[in-house]
Amino acid sequence: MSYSTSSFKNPVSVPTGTDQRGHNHVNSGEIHVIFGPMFAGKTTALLRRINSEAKMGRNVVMIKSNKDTRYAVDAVVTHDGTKLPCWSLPDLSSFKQRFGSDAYEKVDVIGIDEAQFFDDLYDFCYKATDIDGKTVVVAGLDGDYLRRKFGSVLDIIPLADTVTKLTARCEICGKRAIFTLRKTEEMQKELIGGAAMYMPVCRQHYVNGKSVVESAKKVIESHQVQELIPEKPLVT
Ligand SMILES: Nc1ncnc2c1ncn2[C@@H]1O[C@H](COP(=O)(O)OP(=O)(O)O)[C@@H](O)[C@H]1O
Ligand SMILES: Cc1cn([C@H]2C[C@H](O)[C@@H](COP(=O)(O)O)O2)c(=O)[nH]c1=O
Repeated sequence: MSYSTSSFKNPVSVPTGTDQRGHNHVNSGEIHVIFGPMFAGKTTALLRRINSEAKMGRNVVMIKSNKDTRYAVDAVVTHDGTKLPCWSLPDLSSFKQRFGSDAYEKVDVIGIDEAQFFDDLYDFCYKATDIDGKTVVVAGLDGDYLRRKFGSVLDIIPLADTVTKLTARCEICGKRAIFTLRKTEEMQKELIGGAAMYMPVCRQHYVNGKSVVESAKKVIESHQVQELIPEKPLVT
């Protein structure tokens, strides 16, 4: 779903050359990356940017990963309920075809939320900007709950015009939060959830919080082992 506030036409539609990969390209677009932990206001910043672009008369469209349907299937929604209609997709490469070539031509600004879930983020961003002249605003997690790189969000930094790392408030002490702590025991990288599963924390409480979670796990594991050991030896 795209929404537009005017019939503004994209001024960047005249091919101006061929790049090193042999693609024809138009005047270059822009990439703006917003990342940080959960609850930092990434989606809020993305929606604000897309709304202001729309108010300036540019054709905008929003995309999010179809892995995350916590608040809505066809809308990007912030943790405090602000929303905007979007395309919910499994990957970015299918966007042009689903949206339609004519509609794609007319779009000026593409917003992408939950970017960590798109494996084809780099290729999409590079083509949309260098070749098609779009402005792409990307919001996503830079790191997972283990503070490891999440998806391709960090890979597009060399392509970006601007990069903004947002911070949240540590849920334990109220200081600046730069990490996301998982409160549950699941270990897989991708685990959709909100405040019941995750909390934003500062460095100190990430380290402490992790050790609390780890000790709790050890206690649980030792209970499970003891349950497997019979109280009295079996007499044969
Ligand atoms: N621990 C929390 N639990 C639920 N909501 C929170 C929490 N911390 C902040 N928020 C709310 O979430 C808003 C940010 O939401 P959002 O833009 O969706 O963040 P992000 O996309 O970075 O996860 C904040 O302005 C605040 O109102
Ligand atoms: C840290 C972490 C998060 N996720 C998931 C949890 C949420 O569904 C999204 C992040 O949403 P937000 O808009 O940034 O609040 O990502 C995950 O799958 N794995 C993780 O390690």
